[in-house]
This record gives sequence, structure tokens and C-alpha cells, in this order.
Amino acid sequence: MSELIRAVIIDDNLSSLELLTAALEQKGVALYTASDPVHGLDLVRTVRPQLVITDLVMPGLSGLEVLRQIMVFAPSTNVILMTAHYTTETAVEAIRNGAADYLQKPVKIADLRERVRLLLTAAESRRLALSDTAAHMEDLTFEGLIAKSAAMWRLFAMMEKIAPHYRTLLIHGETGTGKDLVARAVHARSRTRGSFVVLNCSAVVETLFESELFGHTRGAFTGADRDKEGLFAAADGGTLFLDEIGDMPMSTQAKLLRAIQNQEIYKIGSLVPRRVHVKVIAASHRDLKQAAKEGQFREDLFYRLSMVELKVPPLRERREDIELLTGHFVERFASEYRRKVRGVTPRAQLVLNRYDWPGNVRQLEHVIARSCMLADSELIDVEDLPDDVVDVPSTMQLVTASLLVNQERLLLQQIFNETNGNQSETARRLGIGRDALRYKLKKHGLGC
Ligand SMILES: Nc1ncnc2c1ncn2[C@@H]1O[C@H](COP(=O)(O)OP(=O)(O)OP(=O)(O)O)[C@@H](O)[C@H]1O
Repeated sequence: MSELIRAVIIDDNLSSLELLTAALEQKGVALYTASDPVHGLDLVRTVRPQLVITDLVMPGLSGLEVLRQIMVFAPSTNVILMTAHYTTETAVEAIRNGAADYLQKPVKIADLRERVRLLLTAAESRRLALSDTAAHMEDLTFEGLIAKSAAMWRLFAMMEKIAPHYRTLLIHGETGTGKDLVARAVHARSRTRGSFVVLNCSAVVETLFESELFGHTRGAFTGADRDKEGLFAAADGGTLFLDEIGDMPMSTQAKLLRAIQNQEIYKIGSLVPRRVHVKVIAASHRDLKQAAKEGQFREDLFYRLSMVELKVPPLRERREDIELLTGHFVERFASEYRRKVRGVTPRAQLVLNRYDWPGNVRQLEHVIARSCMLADSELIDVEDLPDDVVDVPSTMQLVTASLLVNQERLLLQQIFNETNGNQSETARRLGIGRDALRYKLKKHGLGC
């Protein structure tokens, strides 16, 4: 971050403009100010700043419009909006539209400095991770998540921005992609003081769901022989992570929605409400929108949760992460199992890079753990890898094969029709023998 940082501040209130300028004035930062949004946008176009701080309500053009225009011509700019009327909903909306942050006015100077520092450091980490010049693993790590792919660093940037503002969040991704780690990372960056409490919805007996979430009073039902606090209460001031929320019964979903909306819970057997401040993160490998359409998930809960939706891409869509994760897991398991393994051979790495990883990072983790145990030498080789990883043809090969089969069927059908089903003529035009033609016709269910 040694280069000069350019920042543009736009505010129609002159004393606020002066205050912000004084707050951000420091070595290495070039500040430009505008007291009207149109001039502000001109400045942004000419000086191409990394950072723009703009008021939300201004005559002529709103801060949201300023944001919208900047996102069109310089989408990587960090735009911070300031407003006297902060709500979670407007903050989330602004961030979904590309804002880097959304601050309550009057802005606390220490807060602003810290937010700017975090944003610029995050932008620097992102640049470093994507530039192939990262010197250390820390440069490629975001709160325990390791990646160098642009897709993952885009996700980290969104996590960073949304973490201080969201109240509900939905994480979607195939099994083993790292949803749990993503949830923990968002919690860590949310600056809440409370705990991170987890409920795996696929592991709870249906009848005990509500007692798990909201707690119960003694005698509330048979077997309730003492008062019990629920997970909502345990997560008060922190985050409740509901993993595999698609497995939550519909009746519990209705109560969950009410608790989220009212920030109030009732223990089973009690009429006394308790106020709670809980951020809720839900995760699912299922397409909940589709489930809601099919009546298998409450639509209102889906819309509430998906105000912010984070998608964790499958490993096969970010293959540049495979080698990095392989190295990380080799180091971890070699040390855990006290083995002298220090890497994988180039050809084994090729096999790993080519495989489709239906179980995603977790599957890669298990494969490397097993290979570390089996490897006879310092480098894991192809024979140390499981057969299914080594033998399966890559998706590319499968796709090509199925395309060829399709093409063949279409061609056969076309010529067979043109020749009015004349096999000798069809074989002649295709340049193959009659036996080969009969075989192919049978294979494709044609002409019989
Ligand atoms: N980017 C990553 N860097 C390092 N480790 C990772 C990364 N992504 C996933 N892992 C590891 O892979 C394993 C699976 O991750 P995690 O449990 O977060 O996935 P998940 O999507 O929540 O899975 P499920 O859908 O089965 O609950 C964990 O051991 C986790 O530590």
C-alpha cells in the first residue's frame, strides 16, 4: 500500500466536508473534494480514485445515483455512502448495488479511518492474491479460507463489505465448498461481540427443533424436566448459523421468521417474550428458491434470508485453487500424521487438477489426508491417489464424448431419412460398411 491513494469526498454540507478531509488527511493519500455531486462525478472520472466517500442526500443527484454511475465506468472503486438515516435494509441494498460501506452520520472519525484502512488493505490483499506475486500463504488467506481464484476473492470482498451490516444472510453452495468457513469468516468480520452458535438442521429430530432454537420451560412437554435455554438465546449479541436450513420443518420455519422479524423469542411453555439481537446465517446446498416454488420451503422465509445471498463456487469452477489447497493440506496432514511428505509429483498434481471434485474442498482434503498416510516417499504420486480420482475421465472428455454421440445420431437420422431408409445408400454416403451401419442404427434406436 505504498502507492499514493486517491480519494474523492462529495458532500454538500461544507463543515462535514472539512471534517472528513481533516479525518483522512495523511501521508500517502491525495484528497479531492466536491460540494456538489455533478462536480464530484467529474472528479471521479478524471482522477480515478480508489476511494469515494459521498453523502446520500444531496440536491441534484443522490448518493445512490452517484454510486450507480461510478459502478458503470469504474466498478472496482470503493464507494462509501454516508447517511443520517441508517437502516440495515438500506445499507444492504446499497452494498448489493456495489457500495463498499454505508456509514451512519455524524460519522465517527476513528470508525471512518478504520473502515478506510480495512477496505484498502482488503483491496491490496485481493490485488496481491490475483497477481501471482503473493509471497506467503497469509497473502492468499481470508479468515482461514485459502484461495487465489478471482471468484473466491470476489466472494471475500462481498463478505468484507456486508459483514458489519447484514441481519440475515443465505450461503448457497454444493457440499464441501466451504460454507461453514464462510459463515465463520462473516461472523469474525461482523464485529459482534457475541458467540457463533451452530445448529445443523439435518441432524435435529423434528419434534425437538423448536426447543433447540427457542428453549423450553420445565414441564412444557413430557421429558422437559428442567428449564432449557435455546440456541437463539445462546447467540444473543452474536450469530446463529443454521446449516442445511432446507431440512428445517415448515412449522419451525414460520416461528424462525417471526423471531427474526421481531427480534423476540418465546421459550416453549412460556408467554414471556425475550428480546434478542441475533444475526442469522443460513446455509444450504439445495436451491431454496426452487424448493420455495415447489412448496417445500417457506417463500417468505426464503426472501427474508436471501436479502443477502453469497454463492460459494464449486471447486471445479475455480481450478486455480486446487494446487494451492493441495499444498495447504499436504503441509497440514504431514505434520498431523508426522510423515515426511512435502508435496505431490507434477503428474499427480495434473491428475488432481483435472478431476471434477463432486465433494469439493472436503473431498480434496480427505484425498490428501489419505495419500499422506499412504505415500512411501516425500512426494505423493499417482499411485497414492484413490482410483476414482485417477480413472474418471474429465468432464471435458465426457462432454465431448456425449456431443459426438449426439452428432452421430443426428447425421445418421438425416441421411437415413434422405435415402428413404435405404441402408446401402446410407452406408455408401457415410463411407462405412453395411455391418457398421446396422450396428450404429441399432445403437441409436433408428431404422428398426
Ligand atoms: N477455501 C478453503 N480453504 C481451506 N480449507 C477449506 C476451504 N474450503 C473448505 N475448506 C475445508 O473443507 C472442509 C469442508 O468445508 P465446510 O465444512 O466449510 O464445507 P460446507 O460447504 O459447509 O460443507 P457441507 O455442505 O457438507 O456442510 C472443511 O474441513 C474446511 O476446513
